[in-house]
Amino acid sequence: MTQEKLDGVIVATALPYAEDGSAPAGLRVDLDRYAEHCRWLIENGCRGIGPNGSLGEYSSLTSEERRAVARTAIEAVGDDGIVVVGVHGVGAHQAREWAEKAAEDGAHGVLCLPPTMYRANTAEVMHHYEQVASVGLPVMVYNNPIDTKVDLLPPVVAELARLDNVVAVKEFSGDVRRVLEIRELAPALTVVAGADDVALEALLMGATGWFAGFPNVFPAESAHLFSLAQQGKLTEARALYEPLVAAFRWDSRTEFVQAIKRGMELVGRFGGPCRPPRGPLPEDKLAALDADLRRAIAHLAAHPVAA
Ligand SMILES: N[C@@H](CC=O)C(=O)O
Repeated sequence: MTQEKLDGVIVATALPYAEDGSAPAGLRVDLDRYAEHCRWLIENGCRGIGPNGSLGEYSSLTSEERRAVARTAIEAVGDDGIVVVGVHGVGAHQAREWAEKAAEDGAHGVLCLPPTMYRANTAEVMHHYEQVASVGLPVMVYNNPIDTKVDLLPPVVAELARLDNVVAVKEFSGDVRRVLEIRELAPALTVVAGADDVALEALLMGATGWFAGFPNVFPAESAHLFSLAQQGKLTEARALYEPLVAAFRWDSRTEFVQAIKRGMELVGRFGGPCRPPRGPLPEDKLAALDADLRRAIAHLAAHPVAA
């Protein structure tokens, strides 16, 4: 397979469930609906699909379910885009095994968090990524200090970039000054905006990808925003982006999975419930979320992007 660049709009996909008493927590992963969602995202201008991220509730899945989700995305996308599979694991051994499965299944790349259970030091982080990169697929490092407690600062990212097969970083710290710093320290690395609420800022500072949650809700608009930013059309990009940011901020909050599924429902897609430990949002949170989502939806209805 030709090696594809891990850039453009890549959607950290949400996962649909169907009620099923025999499945864990009474919720069966609905692979047919998931395949349809992956295809809809690609048809609406997104370049790639990211199954088994935290938005995809990978930690609530059985191993069989997790592999089936990755395979479903790969099959659904076919030759029309790229699939970057989440291979997060508590340790290097698990992450490497998931990367091996992703390679067997035909993924274009893998997204990998540092060790997830404790504050690993730099040598341990290096070992973790050496193991994953040794599988041979292009690796996107995932800096998500909110989820992992390990903050991969730009000098560490640059050190990781020296490993064979480490080609990109999804930067989710929210500190956009890092985009330029990483580009300075590791010019060959693809920097990807990892959080929706600083996506435009990161793209303007040289990120060439956007890999996050809200493109599940607004794929065509996200693809259009990405294109405006890449063309340097700042006035148009800001006019599209700024009214969406209040909604986009939910992507960086604890309730991001419920928030994005709710957004999908408000635009007429299926969102549905989450597997435990995530439960329904309390009423006050839901009301605040709905207000932000409805403002974003109204803005886009008043300013539709060309198909
Ligand atoms: N943190 C999420 C994506 C958010 O933007 C994930 O990794 O799935």
